[in-house]
Amino acid sequence: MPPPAKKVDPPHRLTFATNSLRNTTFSLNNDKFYYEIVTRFWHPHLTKINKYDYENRVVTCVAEIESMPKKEVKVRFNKPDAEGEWIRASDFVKSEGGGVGGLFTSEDGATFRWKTHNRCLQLVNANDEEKVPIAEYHPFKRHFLVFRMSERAWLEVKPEATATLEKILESLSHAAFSMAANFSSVPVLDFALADDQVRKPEFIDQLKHALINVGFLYLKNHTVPQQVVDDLIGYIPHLFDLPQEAKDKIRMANSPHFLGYSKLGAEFTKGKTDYREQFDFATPHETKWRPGAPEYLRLWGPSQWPDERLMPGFRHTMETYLAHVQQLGYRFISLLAEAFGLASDALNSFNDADEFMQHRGKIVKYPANDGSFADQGVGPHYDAGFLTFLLQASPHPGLQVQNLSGEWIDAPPIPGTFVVNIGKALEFVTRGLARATSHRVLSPSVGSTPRYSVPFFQNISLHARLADSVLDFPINILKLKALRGDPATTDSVNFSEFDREPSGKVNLIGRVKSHPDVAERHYPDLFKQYFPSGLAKTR
Ligand SMILES: O=C(O)CCC(=O)C(=O)O
Ligand SMILES: [Fe+2]
Repeated sequence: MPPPAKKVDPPHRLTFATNSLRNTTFSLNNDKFYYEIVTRFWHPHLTKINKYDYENRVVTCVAEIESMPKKEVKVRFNKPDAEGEWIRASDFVKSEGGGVGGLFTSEDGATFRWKTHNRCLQLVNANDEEKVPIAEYHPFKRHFLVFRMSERAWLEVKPEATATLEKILESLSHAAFSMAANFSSVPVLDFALADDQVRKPEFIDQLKHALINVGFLYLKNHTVPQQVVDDLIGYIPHLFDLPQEAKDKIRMANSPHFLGYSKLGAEFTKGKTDYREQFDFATPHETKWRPGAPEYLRLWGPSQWPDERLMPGFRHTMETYLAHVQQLGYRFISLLAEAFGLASDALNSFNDADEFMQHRGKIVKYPANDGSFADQGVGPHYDAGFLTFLLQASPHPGLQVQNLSGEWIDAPPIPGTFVVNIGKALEFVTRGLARATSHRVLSPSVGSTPRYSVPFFQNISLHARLADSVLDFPINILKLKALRGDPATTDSVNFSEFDREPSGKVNLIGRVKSHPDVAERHYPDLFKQYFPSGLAKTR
């Protein structure tokens, strides 16, 4: 008779009571032990891992993480009878270059590595060539495109690894935060949850993550009727197929408001030509500028529309679309304030009354790369305003966003959604809590049909001086930013003047840089300042 098979103990499954690794509890071995990871609000920079031993009725703080603003994160492991030495977290979990995870060594000298696997984190013995995981962390799940979104986070630990559980927990909290912050895809948020009193907190929680760690999100089930979107999409190819003469009649160079038609190659990002053709329109507005008033008030004014006889119904369709997205934008801003722990109207002070506001929407065509030019549809940049609601109006990929370690992540079109991203003005007033994320568009590949998109830029008052605003964020929100860390430096266009100039001036400078032909005609002084050698030098 063969000997009975050796019984293998099943792994321990630790289910987290909340989905945040900073404040959660979980039990091990049928509640004989349970662990608590906790950051008290009166000690916001200190996270403790406590172990509760029910049988012996003792609580021990087994490990601590200290993350002070602008200082290196430190950790220490305590013995039941003595506190440990503080060491740098980077000496405990050694990073292996840009990626997520890292290496750490247990008490008995074995080295372990955290690695990502299908959006989970797996812990493997660094010497194990087979890479069999001895622990696995499943974060709070957001199922792509599936209505039912959430499940609790859990950690599975093989019995042989429980001896080193405390180090696993401590290293996991680093690896999990780098994974959360260093996104590898853009989250999809369901706007229907925001109207569901029971599930609204779930939406707010997802929004908080997206705003702080990613700066980009997809919004599905939003409030802009699909018919309004489809009507607009139907017009787009015809708009670009208008006779060149009809397009030139409404060219942007006619408009001190930077509204109208820009031919292929008329726009620049960081001095390089963007290979796109576009029409800038905006919500209705009569310019408030009068001689003697600040020049930046001229930035807003009426749109130039194509001849109604050539595009019957187009103006009405576009204006209806813009009005709907504007409404969505205002609603979104109040949810965003809530996600940051502020009153829902806390950001309204950046807007003037409706008649003094204008938001811009443009219709863009990215022709296929014919092999003769660089593939810069639009170069790496940040948007200047508060929020952008981007409609990807054809099924082409090409939009990419840059994550914390500088990698470019694809944000392909998802039907029925807007891509929402944060502009530099919102980043500034939230003191960097909301991330403005650098993004770009690659031209469609050789032989492809053109890509179309419609970005809507939600503005704030031209007069707003962002440096003067003081928003009082709760400490737990500020802490999330400290945990995220700072993004890698990028070569994207920045809007650094928000620290001294009114928002209108900052925007005007941005427009002058990207549309020098308009600037030369309508803003000669600024043109001279930013293009001292004239237009030829920009090409
Ligand atoms: O066309 C797109 O998908 C993005 C355009 C964009 O980022 C912009 O114009 O600011
Ligand atoms: Fe953009």
